[in-house]
Amino acid sequence: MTNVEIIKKELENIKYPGFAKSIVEFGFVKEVQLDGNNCFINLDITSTAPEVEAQLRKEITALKSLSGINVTLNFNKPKEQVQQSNSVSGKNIAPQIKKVVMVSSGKGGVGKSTTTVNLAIATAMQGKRVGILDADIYGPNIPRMMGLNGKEVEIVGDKAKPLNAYGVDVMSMGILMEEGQALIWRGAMIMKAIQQLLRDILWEELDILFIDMPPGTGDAQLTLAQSVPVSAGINVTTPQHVALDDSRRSLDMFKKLHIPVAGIVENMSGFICPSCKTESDIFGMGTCEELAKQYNTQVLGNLPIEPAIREGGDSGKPIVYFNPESISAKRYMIAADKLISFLNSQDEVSNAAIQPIMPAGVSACSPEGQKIKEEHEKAQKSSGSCGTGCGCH
Ligand SMILES: Nc1ncnc2c1ncn2[C@@H]1O[C@H](COP(=O)(O)OP(=O)(O)OP(=O)(O)O)[C@@H](O)[C@H]1O
Repeated sequence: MTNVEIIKKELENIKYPGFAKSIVEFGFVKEVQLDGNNCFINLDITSTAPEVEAQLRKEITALKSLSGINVTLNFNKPKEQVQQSNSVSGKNIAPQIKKVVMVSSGKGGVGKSTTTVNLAIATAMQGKRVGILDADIYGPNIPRMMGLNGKEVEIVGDKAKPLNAYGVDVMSMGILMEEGQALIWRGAMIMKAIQQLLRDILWEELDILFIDMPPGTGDAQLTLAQSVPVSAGINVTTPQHVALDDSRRSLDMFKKLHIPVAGIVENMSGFICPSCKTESDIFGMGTCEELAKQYNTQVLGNLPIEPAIREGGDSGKPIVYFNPESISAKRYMIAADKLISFLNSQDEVSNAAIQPIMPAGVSACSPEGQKIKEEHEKAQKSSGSCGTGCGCH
């Protein structure tokens, strides 16, 4: 005999497509009612993609506790906003930003945020005007790493000013919400959120805006990647072969979206002993060289496991700024130099021409997203560029 509690318990096992968390953990399950043989479940979801709803329908109706029950599922989705000013035919969403660099990883915990912070500061130290947008909405830790936890945001009119640390402008959901209050974002529309973070934040003129992406390569990442014009992608990975498989997915995502790959950062590549400073191989150093070759790109840097990197992250004192003579700081500086050269080599390519830009809340995989891409590709072909299609299926 089933009951609401049993159904809710089983719903906890259903992951939101593209994420490791369940629909219950995200707070997407709003209501479960059981009346005799009829069950009504009300869900808020953040994607307009029909395949996301279809996947959830399939998994929910297959639950053991719902077998033999008439199930009615109601999905509340973000409203699709067709042809906004930032859509393909419209203007760049943040024209004062010259280059957007997306930092991604195939899986969590490989050091994506650490890389973003140190690379951004290294780039600023080389004279560039730099910002970081922390798009890791469900685990925003850039504020802590930049020493900005608890700092107040200044509001000008109806817009917020980014904070600044170590010469880098920073905005993150972690700054806009109270510390430890991630629950506020339950059910929020993450695709729309990222666009608001670009549009409703008073970004100054920037040479480079780094976007720290949520880990993974699901529909959410795909759609985010198409929400802004991206000049370059950076993949962060650890050197173990299992991590490289996830990395390939991330590099494939860039390829599908026509995002030029600036390079791979091999993080936790070897260990530097804090006392004798010798570097020893732990996870297999240098495996990214082969991967880079396969994807016709370069390794931007091999960053060792260095206790000072973690301490710098935890204390908000990034190693590249506070310990510039360390091996890791020097490698970040070289990586920044390589990135700047890459971006300079792409100078003739305008941001908006790089890949289609999806309107808020429209999934790159949805029929509408596909249509937008087709139109974009047609336009690319007529202007002589490759236009091979994003290939998403
Ligand atoms: N090269 C390194 N040496 C030592 N510690 C490191 C190194 N790189 C990252 N770390 C530490 O590993 C932990 C995870 O790093 P980080 O938060 O940057 O990963 P992430 O990929 O952004 O994670 P998430 O998936 O949660 O966004 C942090 O405590 C960080 O300080």
